Amino acid sequence: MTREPVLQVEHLRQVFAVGRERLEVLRDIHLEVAAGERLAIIGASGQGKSTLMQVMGGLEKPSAGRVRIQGEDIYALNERRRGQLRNRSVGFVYQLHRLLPEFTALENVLLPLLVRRERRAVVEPWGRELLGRVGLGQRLQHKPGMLSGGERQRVALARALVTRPALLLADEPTGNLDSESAEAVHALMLELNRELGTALVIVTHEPSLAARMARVLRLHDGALHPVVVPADNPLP
Ligand SMILES: Nc1ncnc2c1ncn2[C@@H]1O[C@H](COP(=O)(O)OP(=O)(O)OP(=O)(O)O)[C@@H](O)[C@H]1O
Repeated sequence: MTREPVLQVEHLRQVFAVGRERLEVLRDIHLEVAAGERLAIIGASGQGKSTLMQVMGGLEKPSAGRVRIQGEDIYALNERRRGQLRNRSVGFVYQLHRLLPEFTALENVLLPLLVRRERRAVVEPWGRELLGRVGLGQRLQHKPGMLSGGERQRVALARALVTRPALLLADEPTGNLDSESAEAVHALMLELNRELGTALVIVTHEPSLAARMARVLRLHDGALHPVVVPADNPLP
């Protein structure tokens, strides 16, 4: 039996109008990500990696083309239904963490479940466990303003994974972390990929992370190109 792809992108284009100029950032993107797959997207600064992630995550409507998540054409849905689908199926780690400043680390992590009216007493142990697994078991009651940048990023990862999503989209999730914290975050993403079958799509400049993904694509000139990574010689 073939499993349905978790993510399908067809003929995707994104054009920005800036003054009188038109900037075609994504020209013709095709991509299919199988359930449980691990994919890295690399590419030079300004090539459109973040733009692609936003469009694939349902956060920014493309100029043309289609994005399906678990078979659903997400931009054919109204905003409310698209939000529900995102909550159910997608975890998103942004370059900036976007935590809510008035809530504690634990509350930030639990929010995606609390907005679906799951009971706090039921979901709290899983939130605590995830924070423990990113090394923040002693920071549960800290608000974002009391955490370091790297700690905030780890809270954001725990929040993205708390719903056990079918798909995790992570845009440079360990860009600001020291190598030890980055390693903890990479390990957690890979563990949940194995344990829960969460498909990973990760934008990264870190060769060590890209090398641990099953497939690597380079975004260049508005299209995705396969990169062959020799097993004994990780990316430059
Ligand atoms: N809303 C927007 N309006 C106009 N131009 C935009 C907009 N968003 C992004 N761009 C432009 O699109 C291009 C791609 O931006 P994007 O942030 O997707 O690149 P990136 O590959 O993620 O870069 P980096 O690795 O530096 O984060 C950039 O040249 C950027 O200036």
